[in-house]
Amino acid sequence: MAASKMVMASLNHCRPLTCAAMVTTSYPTRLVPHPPDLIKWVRREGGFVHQAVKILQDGNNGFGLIATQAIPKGSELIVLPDHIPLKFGPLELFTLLNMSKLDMWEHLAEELWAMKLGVKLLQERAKVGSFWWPYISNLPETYSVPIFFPGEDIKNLQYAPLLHQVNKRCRFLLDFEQQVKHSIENLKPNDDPYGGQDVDASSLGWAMSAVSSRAFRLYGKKLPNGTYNDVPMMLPLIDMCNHSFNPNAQILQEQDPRNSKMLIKVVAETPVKQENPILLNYGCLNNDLFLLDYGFVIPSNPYDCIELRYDGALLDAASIAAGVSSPNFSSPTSWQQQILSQLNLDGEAPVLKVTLGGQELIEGRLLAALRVLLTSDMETVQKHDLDTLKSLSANAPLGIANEVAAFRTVIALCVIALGHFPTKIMDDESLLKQGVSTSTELAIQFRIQKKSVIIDVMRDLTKRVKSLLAKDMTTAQI
Ligand SMILES: C[S@@+](CC[C@H](N)C(=O)[O-])C[C@H]1O[C@@H](n2cnc3c(N)ncnc32)[C@H](O)[C@@H]1O
Repeated sequence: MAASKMVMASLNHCRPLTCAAMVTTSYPTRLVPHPPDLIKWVRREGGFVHQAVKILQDGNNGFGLIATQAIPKGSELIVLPDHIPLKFGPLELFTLLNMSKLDMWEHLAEELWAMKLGVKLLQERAKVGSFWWPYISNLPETYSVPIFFPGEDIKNLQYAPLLHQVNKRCRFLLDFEQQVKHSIENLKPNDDPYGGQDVDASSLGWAMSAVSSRAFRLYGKKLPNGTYNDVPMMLPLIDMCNHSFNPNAQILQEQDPRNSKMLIKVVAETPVKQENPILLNYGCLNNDLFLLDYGFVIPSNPYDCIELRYDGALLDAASIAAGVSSPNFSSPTSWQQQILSQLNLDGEAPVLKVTLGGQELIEGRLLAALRVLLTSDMETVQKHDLDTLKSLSANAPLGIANEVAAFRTVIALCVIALGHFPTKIMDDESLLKQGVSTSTELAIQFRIQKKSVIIDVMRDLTKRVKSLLAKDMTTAQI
């Protein structure tokens, strides 16, 4: 939203030695022009690939795996033995980075986990004769993730939470470049884990994006307590599968009876028709994560949502705009405040980020806060537990008037949120028709989807208000 006020960081201005800045077509070129045949390599290494599985271009989704003939449900499509996935073990980290010199390594935020495996990938990419070269050479040369967008297209996203994430990643990569450079500055050429190649924010960004868009988090080693740790790994060939929320394949892990190591399999979850792509579900993610990590946006994504900050003054303004008389979001009574603390919307370390849209429509914590703050009837509130107050399917637990006021407040919040976007969906659509670059198109598609989420929430709540009012009228007439 306040895009113009933010300082834009982008890796687009960096001229990497090892990576082009931004994808320009739907079919990103690979690291080398004619990479080795990945399917043959997997088979040579003891893996299995179903004879009807081939790598082909999959519409606008880049390359994908396609079934060249019908495959029955339950068939094994790919099996990878334990030595094929690219992963790191805890001890390897130390040697990978000369960690004592990289003080920020330990502090890498969870969402930047991809960089850890990315460092390993970059080192394997630089290593002459790497075991994984047949895989690495098949990786895309560029990624359409926003860290590589020109500054103008980062602004074109028009959505502050994503701008914040993009900035955070770009700043991290620029800092990390310095740290990595520092960690290798006094090494003898033979000890340089990057084979003497320049490592800069762009090549680190390439590696982070390769990992975030292709790695899977699977079971690693068995822990003494019998559970397994969760290890991100790159799965050659399996990572040629594109995404769908209605996948026809899934990944399974099994112990190899020959050596008790892990086998990773892709199995047909449904029958696969001839010429159909083999699709996995990357996760029930919102478009922020799809764009940040994978570089694409899903239209009408049922998991897409918008983030808002729980803010008493904003809620008062929304409530007044919705015609609710004297709301007291900025000055809750002490019993209301207690409930806000239980909802973690008040107190010492409140989590003020709340969401609209997605599976919940109104995040439960926000809905409960609205219901509770829009009533003065403490006794009725106390008759319900927190889960009921948070649930949209609970039938107006504090009465119809209260429910209508809560929904109208959210509708007004939506109007305010829509007003923060500098353009309307119609403007966006006509820009798309004019023909724009890949990054501009992605940014515009992203913001269209965010606005659509808001409009869908408003539509849904307006219907609910109408039906509540109709119910109220019927009750009054009886
Ligand atoms: C795990 S890789 C899949 C193989 C990839 N298409 C390739 O050419 O190497 C994930 C990438 O594929 C593309 N992709 C996968 N599913 C997609 C979808 N449903 N829509 C658009 N792009 C998709 C995105 O570029 C994503 O970052």
